[in-house]
This record gives sequence, structure tokens and C-alpha cells, in this order.
Amino acid sequence: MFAVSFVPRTTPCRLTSAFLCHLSIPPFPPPSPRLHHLHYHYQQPHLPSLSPSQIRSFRKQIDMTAPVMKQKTGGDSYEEALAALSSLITKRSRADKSNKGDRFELVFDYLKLLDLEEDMLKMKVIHVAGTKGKGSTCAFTESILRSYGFRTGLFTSPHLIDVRERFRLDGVDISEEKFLGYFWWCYNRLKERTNEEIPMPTYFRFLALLAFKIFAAEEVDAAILEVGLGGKFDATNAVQKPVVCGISSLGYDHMEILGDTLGKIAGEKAGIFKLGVPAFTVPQPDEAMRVLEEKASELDVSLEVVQPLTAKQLSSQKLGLDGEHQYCNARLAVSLASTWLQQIGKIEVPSMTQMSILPEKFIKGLATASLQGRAQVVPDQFIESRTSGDLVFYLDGAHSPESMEVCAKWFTDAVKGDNQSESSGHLVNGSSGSSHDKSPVEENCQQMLLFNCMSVRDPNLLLPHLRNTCATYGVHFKKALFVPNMSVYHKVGTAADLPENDPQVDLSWQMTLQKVWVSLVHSEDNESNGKSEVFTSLPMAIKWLRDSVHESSSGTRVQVLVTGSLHLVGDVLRLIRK
Ligand SMILES: Nc1ncnc2c1ncn2[C@@H]1O[C@H](COP(=O)(O)OP(=O)(O)OP(=O)(O)O)[C@@H](O)[C@H]1O
Ligand SMILES: [Mg+2]
Ligand SMILES: [Mg+2]
Repeated sequence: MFAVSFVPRTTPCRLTSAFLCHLSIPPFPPPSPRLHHLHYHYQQPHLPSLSPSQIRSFRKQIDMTAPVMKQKTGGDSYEEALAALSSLITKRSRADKSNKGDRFELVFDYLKLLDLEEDMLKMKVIHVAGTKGKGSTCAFTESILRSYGFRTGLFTSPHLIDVRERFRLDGVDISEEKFLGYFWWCYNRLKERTNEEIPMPTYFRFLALLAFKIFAAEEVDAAILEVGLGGKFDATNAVQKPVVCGISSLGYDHMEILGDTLGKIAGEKAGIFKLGVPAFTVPQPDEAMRVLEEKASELDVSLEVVQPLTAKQLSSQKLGLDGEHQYCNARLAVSLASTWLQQIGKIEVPSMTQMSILPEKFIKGLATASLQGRAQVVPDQFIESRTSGDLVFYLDGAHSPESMEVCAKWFTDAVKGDNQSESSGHLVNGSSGSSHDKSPVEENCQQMLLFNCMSVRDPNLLLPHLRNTCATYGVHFKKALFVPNMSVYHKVGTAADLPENDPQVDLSWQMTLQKVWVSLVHSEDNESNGKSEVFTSLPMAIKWLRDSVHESSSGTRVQVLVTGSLHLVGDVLRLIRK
């Protein structure tokens, strides 16, 4: 009735001598046809006579494998899991939150309830905080370690389209089947074991716990964890002894929670530093750097500041993520990966000062790293037109003043590069060099802006940075389109659930954005610069863009910069890709 077989893993880079345990447990009682193979009653197996330590090991292996089966009380479908996950979203507005940690210590209770304490101590973690570039840095780091053959787990946030994007195993989003198994294992256990004193974890905490469970059960060699918000009180900070920490670029964001000065923000992020654990960061404004150094010295952390990579160090290979700012993130990733490889992988990596070109596997990792919605160019796949390049979306989830600027630089570079290669017969792919040419773009190309941001952000900071940087490099938007996000309705839902149009939708925020835009361009008294429109829904805005391409007779190419919100970027991707 119960078969257990142990197969040794033979991957050369395995760090543990763990065994794969294959379980085959027939359903009991026999399943109803509808529930066929979905619901299992889990029974303790009858174990052959073994030593106590073998039994312990068996039990652990069995327990680890149990999640791949759906649990008794779990739902059958992905949608049910998403609904359960949505129930953890707290109704409180982010702006109300003060950063008192929201009973951060609960995270340790949850680890206990999920029997994850021991696994957490063993996990070989790389932990990254920062205002901008966390996700990119993590993606680069993961890709480098994978190119060395290690088994990796990557936890990033937010997701654009599907919550599974947040959990990558060996560089690939976790499969639906595995996700569901682990999801219900954690969810049901917590439901059973939480009470008034220890309530169910909130949304992000649950996702972080789920990542811990997934990475422990999947026995990854390296777990690369991106902080969700801040550092000190973030759920990922349950990690007690990471291998190495990184602080990416710091700037102003989430000030309502983290504080209104760069020093305060830096203090929160430095909350991930751990006694004696090395850390790396990129050049930061003085005020922020002082605080990072202070916190590092309090904890005996060696903090090294690294400069952006150069094209030469990459042997002129392009980074997998586009934009000048990525050289900074990539360099941070190189240090994080090198430290991990030396300490855990026992691989000698020459110091950066000793080499003018990075080792081949580093370059490969950096060149193949990917993260959706960051400096991504996607031609509209639904438009019926003469050439496929007529409506092209340039998507970047920038949402802080500094990132607005890097996003604007990337966009101006990309449209010029694309227009040049288009006129010389190459494909549109956004892969321009960084010419920073200030000449205006070609006349038959029109640039449009599709924008939204969360109401906790200050459009008086975001929009001027965006518009002025674009103008400096010769790009003037013909029209700015403001839309509400669709995923506001469904934070974790799937495309199928998205409402097409809601007549009740409150557009007051979009009107505010439009006002800021109009006042910005008004001063120039240039009519073609000043056009803007608020749309009641994103599909309406996209329809308008498609129509305007169709109506233009002269093969006009419309290039749309989508930015201000990663949710907006995700929503657009759902609508323009087949
Ligand atoms: N080093 C950087 N400096 C400034 N802006 C950056 C930098 N790296 C990335 N960005 C901007 O931030 C956006 C998000 O990048 P990324 O996902 O790497 O950052 P993040 O810190 O994970 O962001 P989030 O707060 O959304 O989780 C990018 O699309 C880009 O516009
Ligand atoms: Mg952020
Ligand atoms: Mg992120």
C-alpha cells in the first residue's frame, strides 16, 4: 500500500547528501469521481524496522514530500488558492501604517507552526534590500549561481501577472501543481494552528513563509530573497544568518512607512544586516551611506561599496536586463554571487581588482538574467496592420522619482535605437546602445505615455522627472493617457477575472495626474505637447491607441511608454500578448 524509494541525487553541485523520496499513497477512502486524485488523507506510513535516526530522516522526507499532494481541506483549483490568498490581504490602507513592525515577532511563531525553524537555519540565503533594483539584483545573482550549476530558489516581488512569478526554482516560475501543493500545506497548517493570539499571517508574510517552505522542501542550494518592503520588519528578515546581504540603490519611496529622510529609509533597509555577515552596496547619497556605515559597524559587518560594471568587464556582452542603471545592479549581483560561491560553493573567484573581464559563467549569468516589466519592449500582438511594429509598448515599472529618470533615459535611448534599426531594416527589439543622443526622434514616430501610479506616491515628483528627462533627450509625448489599474480589483487574480469596464470606477486620482501633467506642459505653450486624456479603463485606452494607429495613413509608428506602476505594466502585458 505504501511504497518508499530513496534515490540519491547525483547533481554534481548538490551541497547536501539528501535523498529524493518518492511516495505513492493511494487515496483513502476511495475518492469520489470529482475529487479523483485531488484529495488525499495523509496517514503515517508503517515503517520498516530502522534506527531512530533513520526513522527521523524518513519522517522528515515524507513530511517534505507531502505538500506535492493536495491536502484534505485544500481547494481543487488554482482560483481557490488565489481566493484563499486574497483573504489574507488586509483592508488597511498602506498610508495608515506606521512602521512599528506590526508584531514582526509573529513571523517566528509562524515558522514554528510550519516546522520550518531548522530548515531556515540551514538555508544558504542571499538577502537583498533597497529602494530600487532589488528584483533586478536578485535576478542577476540567481542567474550567475545557476550558470555555475547550483540549484536556486528566487523569491521576488511584486508579481506582474501570476503570483507564481514570485517563486522561481532553477530560474523557472514554480509549476502550478507544486505551487498548489505547497500552498495548501502551509495554508491549512496555519489555519489549523493559528488562534486569536497568533492570527493568520497577512498576505506578504504568507508569501514569504511559502517561499521558505518551497525552498526548504525543494532543497535549493541557494535561496535569493528580495525584501518586500523596508528591511528590519520585513517577513524575509526572519532569516537569521544569511550568507551575504546586499543593499541596492536607495531613494525616496514608501516614506509613509519608512520615514521621510534618506537616513531613516537607509536605517530600515540596514535592518537586514546581521552580526558578522558581509554586505555590499552601490554608491549612495551621503546621508544614506552614513547610516549604512553606522549600522554596519555596530554589527561588525564588512560593508563594501561597489561601482557599476563596465562594458569591458562584460566583454561587451549585453546584460539580460536593459538600461544603464542595470550596470549598477549587475555589479552588486557579481559581489553577492562571488561571496556565496566562495563561502558555500567553495569556488575560487578572483577579486574584481584582479580581473579586467569577468569569468565566463558570470557573463553568461548576467547576459541571460530576466525579469518581466523592467525595460521590456513588446510590440502589440493583436493589432491588425501592415507591419507588426506599428504599435510598440515600452514597459517599465518605475515608480519612484529616481527610477522615473532612469526609465526616461532608457526609453529615449530605446526608441531612437529602434527607429534607427527600423530605418536600416533591423527588427524592433529595444536593444539600442546608450547613445544619449539629444537629437529629436524621427518624424513618423509618435511617442505616447500611458501612466498610472498609486495614490501614496507624489505625481508632482514623478511626472516632472519623467517628462523633463525625456525632453532633455529629445522625446516629447504627443499625448499622455491616464488610466486606473485593472488589478486593483484583483490583486492576485488571473486575466480571466479582469473586469473590462466599470462605469462606477473612481477616476479622481487619474484626473489629479492629468492636472499635474497639464500644468507641466502648459508652461511651454506647445499645443502638441499638452494633449492628455483620462480613460475609464485600460482596455479603452489600448483600443484608442490601436484605433489611432489604424487611422494614421502614413505608416506612423506609435511608441507607448507604460510606467508608474508595475501593476499597470502587468495589466498591459496581459492585454497585448497572445
Ligand atoms: N539601480 C537603479 N536605480 C534607479 N532605478 C532603478 C534601478 N534599478 C531599477 N530601477 C528602476 O526600478 C524599477 C524596478 O526595478 P526592480 O524590480 O529591479 O526594483 P525593485 O527594487 O525590486 O522594485 P519594487 O519596489 O517594485 O520591488 C525598474 O523598472 C527601473 O525603472
Ligand atoms: Mg518598492
Ligand atoms: Mg521588486
